Amino acid sequence: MCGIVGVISKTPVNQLIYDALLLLQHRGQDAAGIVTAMDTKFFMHKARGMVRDVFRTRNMRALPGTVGLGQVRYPTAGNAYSEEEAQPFYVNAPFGLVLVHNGNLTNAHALRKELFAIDRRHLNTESDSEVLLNVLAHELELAARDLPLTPEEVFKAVRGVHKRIKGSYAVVCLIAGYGLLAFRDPYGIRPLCYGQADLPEGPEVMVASESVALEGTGHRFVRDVAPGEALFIDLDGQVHAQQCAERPSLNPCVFEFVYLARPDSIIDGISVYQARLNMGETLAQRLISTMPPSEIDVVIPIPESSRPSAMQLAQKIGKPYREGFVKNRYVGRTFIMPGQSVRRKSVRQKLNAMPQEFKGRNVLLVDDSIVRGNTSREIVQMAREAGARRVYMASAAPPVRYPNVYGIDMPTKSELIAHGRSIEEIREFIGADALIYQDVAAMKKAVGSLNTGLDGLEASCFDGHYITGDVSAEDFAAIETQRTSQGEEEESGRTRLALQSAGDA
Ligand SMILES: O=P(O)(O)OC[C@H]1O[C@H](OP(=O)(O)OP(=O)(O)O)[C@H](O)[C@@H]1O
Ligand SMILES: NC(=O)CC[C@H](N)C(=O)O
Ligand SMILES: [Mg+2]
Repeated sequence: MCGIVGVISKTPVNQLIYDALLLLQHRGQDAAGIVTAMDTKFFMHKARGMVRDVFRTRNMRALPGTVGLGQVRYPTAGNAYSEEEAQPFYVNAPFGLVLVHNGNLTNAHALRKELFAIDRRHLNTESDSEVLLNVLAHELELAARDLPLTPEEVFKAVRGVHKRIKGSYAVVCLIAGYGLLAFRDPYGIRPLCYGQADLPEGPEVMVASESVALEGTGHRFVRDVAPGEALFIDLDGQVHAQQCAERPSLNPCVFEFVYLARPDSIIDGISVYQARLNMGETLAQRLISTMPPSEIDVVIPIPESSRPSAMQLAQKIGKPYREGFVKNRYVGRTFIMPGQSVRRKSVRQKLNAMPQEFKGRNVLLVDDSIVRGNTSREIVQMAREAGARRVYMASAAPPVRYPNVYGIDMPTKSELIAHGRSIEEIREFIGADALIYQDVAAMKKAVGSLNTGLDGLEASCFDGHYITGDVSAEDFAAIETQRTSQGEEEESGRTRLALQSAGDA
């Protein structure tokens, strides 16, 4: 999941975008980038790494201007090792455009050929976001007739984009000399919202993936961008909005609520924290129907994302909630790290067990989700090493059985521990004495009941139903092949880096 932000102000925006990206860091830890604009000139800095590492003072000084955007990347297409695939992406015509994208296109492979052969556009990376930018540039070229460019023409271009691209996308794009365009896919899979601050110099408008980025930078949350809707914010900070999709419907990605988003964000009217509490509540009901709670001495969360669910579950079954694992706060999120071997090693670097919470006890470990099973397998073993008598494991999300093609990095079935395995086989794999999963309907109810205005929830990795309804076998194969070969490159890239640093030492 990437984090994106865009802002139009009357005062310099470099620090503001940096601060917003720090608030969105949990959504992407592989690369970061900012573009600012002064008149029609763009200034860009992007590189691999976390926000704090990518931007030094000298880079920040070189980002002048009162308009800009930024991104933190967690790759789901293309190559995590390529600096060029860090975002924003730039094209010089029409007008000069820079774009940031959160999501994943399912027809990028077909569009790539079409763009070259028919639209005469050249792409230089494997990123689907570069495809998206070029489709937008092409549509804008067609829509813009006489100058100056009008919001109506911008919306026409977005209508064209919706028709051509498939998949999930939340996008912010800077149009040199005109303003900031933001839009969201017609199914509302990926989140996007906007807010405002009233500065003495005039209004400041910020668009961001999560409300926490608005709040944390002093903006009043105005509303979510509707599915299919586009906002065009002109250089005076005036917001123009139009629905650009033919049949929009709101189906936010359920994995945002399970794991991706920060608990203090509100997405599409749903508090992520409350959704996690609710999932803890329904998981407790499931547990009670599976085993007597009297067999459990203590409930222990697997930090960090599972805490609200574990807390609520413990309260519901009347057992103590204890922090048995300490998290090294300097290790990033392991699920969103590219490469299996890095993920595996990181679990032990990240979490350490405190024996006094485990010794001689029957412990129930709670995680928000079990994806590849790396975390739970290591953790169960660590709980045993710390002296636990029996180790039970519960997941606040149902088994992840199907690949995700909408921007969560689990594109291949084979990497998912629950794919083609029974619960009993998974239990055996992770080495737990019992394994309890949330069920799909309960999860959907726990989240969906918090906003009755939803049309549904995008939950394909749990139920195999792909909301856009147009993902062909060829699309699955293209996404899978690309990510598999990239995975291998990532592994060898990591090895290269490890060898280099060993050599440097
Ligand atoms: O089954 P796996 O493939 O191991 O993935 C699942 C784990 O990954 C995530 O944690 P992560 O460390 O990314 O972040 P967190 O600190 O927010 O929980 C998630 O919360 C699970 O703990
Ligand atoms: N997680 C995301 O939103 C990724 C955006 C884009 N697909 C990329 O790989 O860079
Ligand atoms: Mg976790």
